[in-house]
Amino acid sequence: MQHYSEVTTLDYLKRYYAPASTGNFSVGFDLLGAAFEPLNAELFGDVLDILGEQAELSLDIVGRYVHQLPRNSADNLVLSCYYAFEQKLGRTLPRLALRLHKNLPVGSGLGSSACSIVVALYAFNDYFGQPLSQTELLQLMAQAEGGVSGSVHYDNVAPSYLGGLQLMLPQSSTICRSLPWFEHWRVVLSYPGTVLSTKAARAVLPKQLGLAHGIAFAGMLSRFVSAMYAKDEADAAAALQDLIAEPARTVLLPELPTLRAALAEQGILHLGISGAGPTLFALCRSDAEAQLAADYLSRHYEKNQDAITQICRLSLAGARAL
Ligand SMILES: Nc1ncnc2c1ncn2[C@@H]1O[C@H](COP(=O)(O)OP(=O)(O)OP(=O)(O)O)[C@@H](O)[C@H]1O
Ligand SMILES: N[C@@H](CCO)C(=O)O
Repeated sequence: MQHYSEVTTLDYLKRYYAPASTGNFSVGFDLLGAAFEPLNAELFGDVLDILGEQAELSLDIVGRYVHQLPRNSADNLVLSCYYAFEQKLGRTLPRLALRLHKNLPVGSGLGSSACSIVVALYAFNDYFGQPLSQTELLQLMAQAEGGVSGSVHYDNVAPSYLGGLQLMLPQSSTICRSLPWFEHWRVVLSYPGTVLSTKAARAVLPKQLGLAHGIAFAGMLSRFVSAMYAKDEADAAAALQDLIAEPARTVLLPELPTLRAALAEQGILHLGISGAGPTLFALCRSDAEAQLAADYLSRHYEKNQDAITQICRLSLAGARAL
């Protein structure tokens, strides 16, 4: 079952891609998330190749971050997604030869597990003739993500699958809706190269919120959503305040306050935690500002050879066949 060879030949039947995503987007803990792709057109997200059908299911894994994954490919989310998909359909499916290009670092805050889950389930559904609806597929993606992080949250799987800036709609059959975005906004994603598991970053969260705190959180998220619809950029940026996760997680990301102050001095709109961290995202108003933020974060936040800083735009397309 496990093949970790560096296969590079383009011998696939079908190739699929899902983009990186930033959960929370500071103001919407577990309720807001956005998909991003680099301006330089690099594929900053996982790619899954379907190589063909065969007697047994198999998975090759290649790519920059293959070394951060479990050694045994049987433990890979791509294969657990295949079985979950088969179980959901209630029938046995032909076995596939698969190849995952692991382009996103694991435990990074870039929605790495969500990205593999989304690309895999999107691929299986497409390859087998789209038996599941968009909603069924999204629910299956969220269940798989919940199995990894310890709780079901849609803020990575929804944007990575559907693209854009997605607001989750609790208890609605719609699940999530796309919000407006400022086309000139750029987001710099800076991953320092160190791993922080989502489970560990969720373990430090408060178990309860007081009434005033709950109202402040709901109010700030409402302010952000309303400002986006009103096209009030300054108010939207001012509302990017994380009142739930950041106060508890700053201990895990001690550089954040200093980096934020330095970037604010240079006119950058906002610096926040991407998902559960340690990736940080800088919100910028132009390519020039984004370049400045990227240079600064590369110099002051990257810690080792796994680190990466990317200047991105919103990914409107989300998951797709390439
Ligand atoms: N294809 C895969 N991609 C990512 N993680 C995988 C994959 N297959 C198995 N895993 C395991 O799933 C877990 C993912 O952990 P975690 O949710 O903390 O990472 P993450 O999704 O990268 O985090 P984040 O959402 O903050 O980017 C790890 O234990 C990892 O080994
Ligand atoms: N909303 C999730 C995102 C994880 O990437 C969290 O902050 O724990």
